[in-house]
Amino acid sequence: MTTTTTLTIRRPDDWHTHLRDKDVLVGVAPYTARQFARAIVMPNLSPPMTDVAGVAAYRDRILAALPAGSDFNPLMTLYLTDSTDTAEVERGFAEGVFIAAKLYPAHATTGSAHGVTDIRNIYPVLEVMQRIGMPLLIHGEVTDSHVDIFDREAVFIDRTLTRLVADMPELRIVFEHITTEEAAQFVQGAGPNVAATITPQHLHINRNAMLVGGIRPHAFCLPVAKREKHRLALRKLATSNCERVFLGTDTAPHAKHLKETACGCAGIFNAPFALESYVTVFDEEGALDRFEAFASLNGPAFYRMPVNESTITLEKAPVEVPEVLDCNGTLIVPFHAGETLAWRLA
Ligand SMILES: NC(=O)N[C@@H](CC(=O)O)C(=O)O
Ligand SMILES: [Zn+2]
Ligand SMILES: [Zn+2]
Repeated sequence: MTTTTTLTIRRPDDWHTHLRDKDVLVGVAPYTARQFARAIVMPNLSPPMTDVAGVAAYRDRILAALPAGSDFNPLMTLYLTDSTDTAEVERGFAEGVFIAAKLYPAHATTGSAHGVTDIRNIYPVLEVMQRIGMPLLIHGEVTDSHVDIFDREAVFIDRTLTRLVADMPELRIVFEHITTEEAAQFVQGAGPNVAATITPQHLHINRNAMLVGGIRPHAFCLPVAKREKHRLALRKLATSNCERVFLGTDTAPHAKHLKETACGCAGIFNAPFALESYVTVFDEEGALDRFEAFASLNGPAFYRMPVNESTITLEKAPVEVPEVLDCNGTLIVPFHAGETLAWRLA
């Protein structure tokens, strides 16, 4: 008789998700809702979600896009710009419409054209957020054209983040989708108000995945995957039991034809097999006992929310990832396309 290795944990949440809008939203939201109880939904739509009414209406569109009977809870965020109004931030947070605000340095990534041009422009907003305990979520890369794209996260730590944390020690910050050893060290050494999310792709791939044997647009996301030593540092941090580090997939769907082109979009669609992908890493690292904290406990603790009561079970059995998925009419290539993962959602 053979026995299957299984892992039962509290139902996880995804603390960094792009659900998009309209037809694509209907195509991709069920993948996230199938795996996660809640997700922090990013506001980088076109146009971006910059006010209370817009965010509330977007939340309704997400709920309408879910399969019948789904109890998935989208946690909404506000997109910060140079002209964000402090009163709007305070009102939306007090009303529970959004639970965090997102800082995109202008032109750092997909959908960031309306982002912040200089962090000092939003210091009044950040002071309000610090006072009311509202988390600031950061895409942490500088956009200076003189800085090499592989250094943009590390330079952001030196030029912006270190100063911000010193200026606003009580501000609750999530350093999103970290990709470097420098970021891992920064988070590990930070106080209780600084947390980080880590994506599955940055635990699985280094920059060779993008460039060896031909250019591979489906391995391209921002911040871009770095060299191997950074991937190893992230795997160490994710499995280290640091309670300020948690799951955030950064699932970022783009149509296949918009990635397979001369100027392809940044973003990896990892929602369909996200838990399978993460748990494989924890298994490889001999850290299955630490997976529940990363996936289901640390995020709620940082966001000051209850943990989920229900559970999910993962089992060590192969699952094949399709080459492409038809997401309500849009073809999208998932992370791990064509591979067989060693774990599946039971
Ligand atoms: N991660 C990405 O490469 N892309 C994200 C934006 C982001 O999270 O930076 C997207 O919205 O497509
Ligand atoms: Zn980002
Ligand atoms: Zn993102």
